[in-house]
Amino acid sequence: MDRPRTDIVLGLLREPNGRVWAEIRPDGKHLAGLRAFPGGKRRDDETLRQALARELDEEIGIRVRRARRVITLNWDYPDRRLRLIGFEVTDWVGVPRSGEGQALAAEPLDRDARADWLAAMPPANRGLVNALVLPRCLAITPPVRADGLTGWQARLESRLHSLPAPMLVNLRPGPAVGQASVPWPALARAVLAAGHWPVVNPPADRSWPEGLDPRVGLHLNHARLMSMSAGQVRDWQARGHLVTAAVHDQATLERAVELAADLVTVSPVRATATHPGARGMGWAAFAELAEAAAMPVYALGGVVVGDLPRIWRRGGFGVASISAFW
Ligand SMILES: Nc1nc2c([nH]c(=O)n2[C@H]2C[C@H](O)[C@@H](COP(=O)(O)OP(=O)(O)OP(=O)(O)O)O2)c(=O)[nH]1
Repeated sequence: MDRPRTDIVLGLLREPNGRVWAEIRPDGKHLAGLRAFPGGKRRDDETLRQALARELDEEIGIRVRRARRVITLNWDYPDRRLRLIGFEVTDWVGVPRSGEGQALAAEPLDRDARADWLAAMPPANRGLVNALVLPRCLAITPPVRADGLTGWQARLESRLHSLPAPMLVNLRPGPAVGQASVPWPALARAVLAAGHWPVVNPPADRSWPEGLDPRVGLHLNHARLMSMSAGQVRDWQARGHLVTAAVHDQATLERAVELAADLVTVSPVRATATHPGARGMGWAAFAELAEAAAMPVYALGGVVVGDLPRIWRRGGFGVASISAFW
Protein backbone atom coordinates (compact mmCIF):
# COMPACT_ATOMS: atom_id res chain seq x y z
CA MET A 1 0.00 0.00 0.00
CA ASP A 2 1.14 3.57 -0.67
CA ARG A 3 2.64 5.42 2.24
CA PRO A 4 0.35 8.24 3.48
CA ARG A 5 1.18 11.74 2.30
CA THR A 6 2.59 14.37 4.65
CA ASP A 7 0.69 17.67 4.56
CA ILE A 8 2.94 20.69 3.98
CA VAL A 9 1.28 24.08 4.47
CA LEU A 10 2.89 26.96 2.61
CA GLY A 11 2.38 30.71 2.98
CA LEU A 12 2.40 32.60 -0.31
CA LEU A 13 2.78 36.09 1.15
CA ARG A 14 1.95 38.79 -1.33
CA GLU A 15 2.72 42.43 -0.58
CA PRO A 16 0.38 45.11 -1.99
CA ASN A 17 3.15 46.03 -4.49
CA GLY A 18 3.04 42.49 -5.92
CA ARG A 19 6.24 41.23 -4.31
CA VAL A 20 6.09 37.74 -2.84
CA TRP A 21 8.17 36.48 0.09
CA ALA A 22 10.45 33.49 -0.33
CA GLU A 23 13.36 31.97 1.53
CA ILE A 24 16.43 29.98 0.58
CA ARG A 25 16.27 26.47 2.05
CA PRO A 26 19.10 26.22 4.60
CA ASP A 27 22.03 23.79 4.35
CA GLY A 28 21.29 20.36 5.69
CA LYS A 29 17.57 20.51 4.87
CA HIS A 30 15.74 18.77 2.05
CA LEU A 31 16.06 20.97 -1.11
CA ALA A 32 18.89 23.01 0.47
CA GLY A 33 19.88 26.08 -1.56
CA LEU A 34 16.62 26.31 -3.51
CA ARG A 35 14.14 29.14 -3.26
CA ALA A 36 11.01 28.07 -1.36
CA PHE A 37 7.90 29.44 0.27
CA PRO A 38 7.84 29.60 4.06
CA GLY A 39 5.89 26.80 5.73
CA GLY A 40 6.26 23.23 6.86
CA LYS A 41 4.67 20.04 8.06
CA ARG A 42 1.24 19.93 9.60
CA ARG A 43 1.21 18.15 12.94
CA ASP A 44 -1.35 15.43 13.53
CA ASP A 45 -3.34 17.48 16.04
CA GLU A 46 -3.56 20.61 13.85
CA THR A 47 -5.94 21.84 11.19
CA LEU A 48 -4.31 23.18 8.02
CA ARG A 49 -4.89 26.77 9.12
CA GLN A 50 -3.51 26.15 12.61
CA ALA A 51 -0.42 24.64 11.05
CA LEU A 52 -0.04 27.61 8.71
CA ALA A 53 -0.34 30.07 11.62
CA ARG A 54 2.24 28.18 13.69
CA GLU A 55 4.73 27.67 10.84
CA LEU A 56 4.64 31.33 9.74
CA ASP A 57 5.01 32.50 13.33
CA GLU A 58 7.97 30.18 14.01
CA GLU A 59 9.68 30.62 10.66
CA ILE A 60 9.19 34.27 9.75
CA GLY A 61 7.64 35.84 12.86
CA ILE A 62 4.29 37.01 11.47
CA ARG A 63 0.67 36.58 12.56
CA VAL A 64 -1.62 35.65 9.68
CA ARG A 65 -4.78 37.77 9.38
CA ARG A 66 -6.13 36.81 5.95
CA ALA A 67 -5.26 33.69 3.99
CA ARG A 68 -7.01 31.92 1.16
CA ARG A 69 -6.27 28.37 0.07
CA VAL A 70 -5.35 28.67 -3.62
CA ILE A 71 -3.93 25.32 -4.64
CA THR A 72 -3.30 21.83 -3.32
CA LEU A 73 -0.98 19.47 -5.12
CA ASN A 74 0.45 16.03 -4.58
CA TRP A 75 4.17 15.59 -5.14
CA ASP A 76 6.32 12.48 -4.82
CA TYR A 77 10.01 12.80 -3.99
CA PRO A 78 12.09 9.60 -4.03
CA ASP A 79 12.03 9.45 -0.24
CA ARG A 80 8.74 11.17 0.66
CA ARG A 81 5.19 11.71 -0.52
CA LEU A 82 3.87 15.20 0.08
CA ARG A 83 0.64 17.13 -0.27
CA LEU A 84 1.56 20.80 -0.71
CA ILE A 85 -1.21 23.16 0.33
CA GLY A 86 -0.64 26.76 -0.79
CA PHE A 87 -2.38 29.61 1.04
CA GLU A 88 -2.20 33.06 -0.47
CA VAL A 89 -1.66 35.36 2.51
CA THR A 90 -2.60 38.97 1.84
CA ASP A 91 -2.85 40.41 5.35
CA TRP A 92 -0.60 39.77 8.33
CA VAL A 93 0.83 41.44 11.42
CA GLY A 94 4.60 41.98 11.62
CA VAL A 95 7.40 42.26 9.10
CA PRO A 96 8.65 38.88 7.84
CA ARG A 97 12.12 38.19 9.27
CA SER A 98 14.21 35.11 9.26
CA GLY A 99 13.49 33.09 12.41
CA GLU A 100 15.63 30.07 11.56
CA GLY A 101 18.70 31.60 9.95
CA GLN A 102 17.39 31.24 6.40
CA ALA A 103 17.80 34.02 3.79
CA LEU A 104 14.42 35.69 3.23
CA ALA A 105 13.34 38.35 0.73
CA ALA A 106 10.29 39.69 -1.13
CA GLU A 107 10.76 39.69 -4.91
CA PRO A 108 8.42 40.73 -7.74
CA LEU A 109 6.31 37.87 -9.05
CA ASP A 110 4.21 38.42 -12.13
CA ARG A 111 3.95 36.93 -15.61
CA ASP A 112 7.33 38.34 -16.63
CA ALA A 113 9.16 37.21 -13.48
CA ARG A 114 7.53 33.76 -13.50
CA ALA A 115 10.32 32.00 -15.40
CA ASP A 116 13.01 33.24 -12.97
CA TRP A 117 10.99 32.02 -10.00
CA LEU A 118 10.45 28.62 -11.59
CA ALA A 119 14.15 28.25 -12.34
CA ALA A 120 15.08 29.00 -8.72
CA MET A 121 12.49 26.75 -7.07
CA PRO A 122 12.06 22.95 -6.89
CA PRO A 123 9.92 21.49 -9.72
CA ALA A 124 7.17 20.75 -7.18
CA ASN A 125 6.61 24.51 -6.84
CA ARG A 126 5.59 25.11 -10.47
CA GLY A 127 1.90 24.78 -9.58
CA LEU A 128 2.26 27.14 -6.60
CA VAL A 129 4.01 29.84 -8.64
CA ASN A 130 1.45 29.50 -11.41
CA ALA A 131 -1.40 29.80 -8.90
CA LEU A 132 0.02 33.18 -7.90
CA VAL A 133 0.23 34.61 -11.42
CA LEU A 134 -2.53 33.00 -13.50
CA PRO A 135 -5.85 34.75 -14.07
CA ARG A 136 -8.95 32.82 -12.98
CA CYS A 137 -10.70 33.14 -16.34
CA LEU A 138 -9.68 31.48 -19.59
CA ALA A 139 -11.55 32.54 -22.72
CA ILE A 140 -11.39 30.12 -25.64
CA THR A 141 -12.20 31.69 -28.99
CA PRO A 142 -15.08 30.34 -31.04
CA PRO A 143 -13.99 28.67 -34.29
CA VAL A 144 -13.66 30.50 -37.61
CA ARG A 145 -17.06 30.73 -39.32
CA ALA A 146 -18.21 31.03 -42.92
CA ASP A 147 -16.92 34.61 -43.22
CA GLY A 148 -13.37 33.29 -42.83
CA LEU A 149 -10.30 34.25 -40.90
CA THR A 150 -10.53 38.00 -41.53
CA GLY A 151 -14.00 38.31 -40.00
CA TRP A 152 -12.94 36.08 -37.09
CA GLN A 153 -9.85 38.19 -36.42
CA ALA A 154 -11.87 41.44 -36.54
CA ARG A 155 -14.45 40.08 -34.05
CA LEU A 156 -11.68 38.83 -31.81
CA GLU A 157 -9.83 42.14 -31.75
CA SER A 158 -12.92 44.16 -30.95
CA ARG A 159 -14.04 41.75 -28.18
CA LEU A 160 -10.61 41.65 -26.50
CA HIS A 161 -10.96 45.19 -25.25
CA SER A 162 -14.23 44.53 -23.45
CA LEU A 163 -13.06 41.37 -21.67
CA PRO A 164 -11.95 42.22 -18.12
CA ALA A 165 -8.12 42.07 -18.17
CA PRO A 166 -6.11 40.11 -17.50
CA MET A 167 -7.55 36.87 -18.82
CA LEU A 168 -6.02 33.89 -20.54
CA VAL A 169 -7.10 33.83 -24.18
CA ASN A 170 -6.82 30.51 -26.02
CA LEU A 171 -6.58 31.33 -29.73
CA ARG A 172 -8.32 28.43 -31.40
CA PRO A 173 -9.37 29.09 -34.99
CA GLY A 174 -10.43 25.45 -35.28
CA PRO A 175 -9.85 22.78 -37.92
CA ALA A 176 -11.49 24.66 -40.81
CA VAL A 177 -8.42 26.85 -41.47
CA GLY A 178 -4.99 25.84 -42.66
CA GLN A 179 -2.40 26.56 -40.02
CA ALA A 180 -0.10 28.33 -42.47
CA SER A 181 -2.72 31.02 -43.07
CA VAL A 182 -3.15 31.97 -39.39
CA PRO A 183 -1.21 35.13 -38.47
CA TRP A 184 -0.19 33.84 -35.02
CA PRO A 185 2.28 36.59 -34.05
CA ALA A 186 -0.24 39.33 -34.96
CA LEU A 187 -3.04 37.58 -33.07
CA ALA A 188 -0.82 37.15 -30.02
CA ARG A 189 0.23 40.82 -30.18
CA ALA A 190 -3.41 41.93 -30.23
CA VAL A 191 -4.15 39.83 -27.14
CA LEU A 192 -1.09 41.21 -25.32
CA ALA A 193 -1.97 44.78 -26.29
CA ALA A 194 -5.41 44.36 -24.70
CA GLY A 195 -3.71 43.30 -21.43
CA HIS A 196 -4.42 39.56 -21.70
CA TRP A 197 -2.29 36.42 -21.80
CA PRO A 198 -2.41 34.68 -25.21
CA VAL A 199 -2.18 30.93 -25.70
CA VAL A 200 -1.92 29.59 -29.24
CA ASN A 201 -3.87 26.47 -30.12
CA PRO A 202 -3.03 25.55 -33.72
CA PRO A 203 -5.13 22.93 -35.45
CA ALA A 204 -2.23 20.81 -36.77
CA ASP A 205 -0.84 18.12 -34.50
CA ARG A 206 2.89 18.51 -34.69
CA SER A 207 4.05 21.79 -36.12
CA TRP A 208 4.21 24.97 -34.09
CA PRO A 209 4.24 28.62 -35.01
CA GLU A 210 7.84 29.83 -34.83
CA GLY A 211 9.25 33.00 -33.36
CA LEU A 212 6.58 33.62 -30.75
CA ASP A 213 7.09 36.09 -27.93
CA PRO A 214 7.91 34.15 -24.70
CA ARG A 215 4.80 35.70 -23.14
CA VAL A 216 2.70 33.60 -25.51
CA GLY A 217 1.53 30.24 -24.17
CA LEU A 218 1.20 26.99 -26.13
CA HIS A 219 -1.77 24.67 -25.81
CA LEU A 220 -1.57 20.88 -26.00
CA ASN A 221 -4.81 19.58 -27.47
CA HIS A 222 -5.43 15.87 -27.09
CA ALA A 223 -3.30 14.81 -30.06
CA ARG A 224 -0.35 16.99 -29.01
CA LEU A 225 -0.65 15.99 -25.36
CA MET A 226 -0.28 12.35 -26.32
CA SER A 227 2.47 12.83 -28.92
CA MET A 228 4.80 15.52 -27.52
CA SER A 229 7.79 14.51 -25.43
CA ALA A 230 8.57 15.82 -21.96
CA GLY A 231 11.83 17.22 -23.40
CA GLN A 232 9.98 19.33 -25.99
CA VAL A 233 7.66 20.70 -23.33
CA ARG A 234 10.62 21.47 -21.06
CA ASP A 235 12.30 23.36 -23.93
CA TRP A 236 9.26 25.60 -24.47
CA GLN A 237 8.95 26.21 -20.77
CA ALA A 238 12.67 27.04 -20.53
CA ARG A 239 12.06 29.77 -23.13
CA GLY A 240 9.39 31.21 -20.82
CA HIS A 241 6.28 29.87 -22.56
CA LEU A 242 3.29 28.77 -20.52
CA VAL A 243 2.14 25.27 -21.52
CA THR A 244 -1.54 24.43 -21.12
CA ALA A 245 -3.23 21.08 -21.75
CA ALA A 246 -6.68 19.61 -22.34
CA VAL A 247 -7.64 16.89 -19.86
CA HIS A 248 -10.73 14.69 -20.06
CA ASP A 249 -10.05 11.78 -17.73
CA GLN A 250 -7.49 10.16 -15.44
CA ALA A 251 -5.25 9.01 -18.30
CA THR A 252 -4.97 12.44 -19.92
CA LEU A 253 -4.42 14.03 -16.51
CA GLU A 254 -1.57 11.64 -15.79
CA ARG A 255 -0.01 12.56 -19.11
CA ALA A 256 -0.34 16.29 -18.36
CA VAL A 257 1.30 15.76 -14.96
CA GLU A 258 4.10 13.74 -16.60
CA LEU A 259 4.71 16.61 -19.05
CA ALA A 260 4.52 19.19 -16.19
CA ALA A 261 1.89 21.30 -17.96
CA ASP A 262 1.41 24.67 -16.27
CA LEU A 263 -2.36 24.44 -16.21
CA VAL A 264 -5.05 22.07 -17.44
CA THR A 265 -8.62 22.46 -18.56
CA VAL A 266 -10.87 19.61 -17.43
CA SER A 267 -13.85 18.99 -19.69
CA PRO A 268 -16.68 18.54 -20.23
CA VAL A 269 -17.93 19.27 -16.73
CA ARG A 270 -21.47 19.75 -18.01
CA ALA A 271 -22.99 19.06 -21.42
CA THR A 272 -22.61 22.06 -23.75
CA ALA A 273 -24.13 23.41 -26.93
CA THR A 274 -20.71 23.43 -28.65
CA HIS A 275 -20.23 19.66 -28.10
CA PRO A 276 -23.80 18.36 -28.26
CA GLY A 277 -22.82 14.68 -28.27
CA ALA A 278 -20.68 14.84 -25.14
CA ARG A 279 -22.18 14.12 -21.71
CA GLY A 280 -20.82 16.11 -18.78
CA MET A 281 -18.61 14.26 -16.29
CA GLY A 282 -20.30 16.06 -13.37
CA TRP A 283 -18.79 17.83 -10.37
CA ALA A 284 -17.77 14.71 -8.46
CA ALA A 285 -15.59 13.50 -11.34
CA PHE A 286 -14.21 17.03 -11.77
CA ALA A 287 -13.26 17.11 -8.07
CA GLU A 288 -11.49 13.77 -8.35
CA LEU A 289 -9.37 14.99 -11.26
CA ALA A 290 -8.67 18.32 -9.55
CA GLU A 291 -7.46 16.49 -6.46
CA ALA A 292 -5.01 14.40 -8.46
CA ALA A 293 -3.63 17.37 -10.41
CA ALA A 294 -0.30 19.07 -9.68
CA MET A 295 -1.26 22.33 -11.42
CA PRO A 296 -4.14 24.84 -11.52
CA VAL A 297 -7.28 23.22 -12.97
CA TYR A 298 -9.85 25.13 -15.04
CA ALA A 299 -13.37 23.72 -15.34
CA LEU A 300 -14.61 23.72 -18.95
CA GLY A 301 -17.94 22.77 -20.48
CA GLY A 302 -21.21 24.46 -19.58
CA VAL A 303 -19.63 26.53 -16.81
CA VAL A 304 -19.78 30.29 -16.29
CA VAL A 305 -17.90 32.81 -14.16
CA GLY A 306 -20.60 32.49 -11.48
CA ASP A 307 -19.50 28.87 -11.01
CA LEU A 308 -16.10 29.92 -9.61
CA PRO A 309 -17.00 29.38 -5.92
CA ARG A 310 -18.32 25.92 -6.80
CA ILE A 311 -15.10 25.20 -8.75
CA TRP A 312 -12.95 26.33 -5.80
CA ARG A 313 -14.90 24.14 -3.36
CA ARG A 314 -14.03 21.17 -5.57
CA GLY A 315 -10.33 21.90 -5.68
CA GLY A 316 -10.37 23.69 -9.06
CA PHE A 317 -8.73 27.02 -9.77
CA GLY A 318 -10.48 28.75 -12.66
CA VAL A 319 -13.17 28.77 -15.29
CA ALA A 320 -12.69 28.20 -19.03
CA SER A 321 -15.36 28.81 -21.62
CA ILE A 322 -16.17 29.82 -25.15
CA SER A 323 -19.76 30.95 -24.79
CA ALA A 324 -19.34 32.75 -21.45
CA PHE A 325 -16.87 35.21 -22.98
CA TRP A 326 -17.74 35.78 -26.67
N1 LIG B 1 8.95 25.06 3.10
C1 LIG B 1 8.84 24.58 1.86
N2 LIG B 1 8.96 23.24 1.64
C2 LIG B 1 8.82 22.82 0.37
C3 LIG B 1 8.52 23.70 -0.71
N3 LIG B 1 8.45 22.97 -1.86
C4 LIG B 1 8.67 21.66 -1.51
O1 LIG B 1 8.66 20.71 -2.27
N4 LIG B 1 8.89 21.58 -0.15
C5 LIG B 1 9.16 20.34 0.58
C6 LIG B 1 10.51 20.30 1.24
C7 LIG B 1 10.27 19.44 2.47
O2 LIG B 1 10.35 18.07 2.10
C8 LIG B 1 8.85 19.76 2.85
C9 LIG B 1 8.77 20.85 3.90
O3 LIG B 1 9.01 20.33 5.12
P1 LIG B 1 9.79 21.11 6.29
O4 LIG B 1 10.48 22.31 5.79
O5 LIG B 1 8.95 21.23 7.49
O6 LIG B 1 10.68 19.99 6.73
P2 LIG B 1 12.15 19.58 6.35
O7 LIG B 1 12.11 18.18 5.84
O8 LIG B 1 12.76 20.60 5.45
O9 LIG B 1 12.87 19.65 7.71
P3 LIG B 1 12.53 18.91 9.08
O10 LIG B 1 11.34 19.60 9.68
O11 LIG B 1 12.27 17.48 8.74
O12 LIG B 1 13.78 19.12 9.84
O13 LIG B 1 8.21 20.24 1.65
C10 LIG B 1 8.41 25.09 -0.45
O14 LIG B 1 8.16 25.93 -1.32
N5 LIG B 1 8.57 25.46 0.85
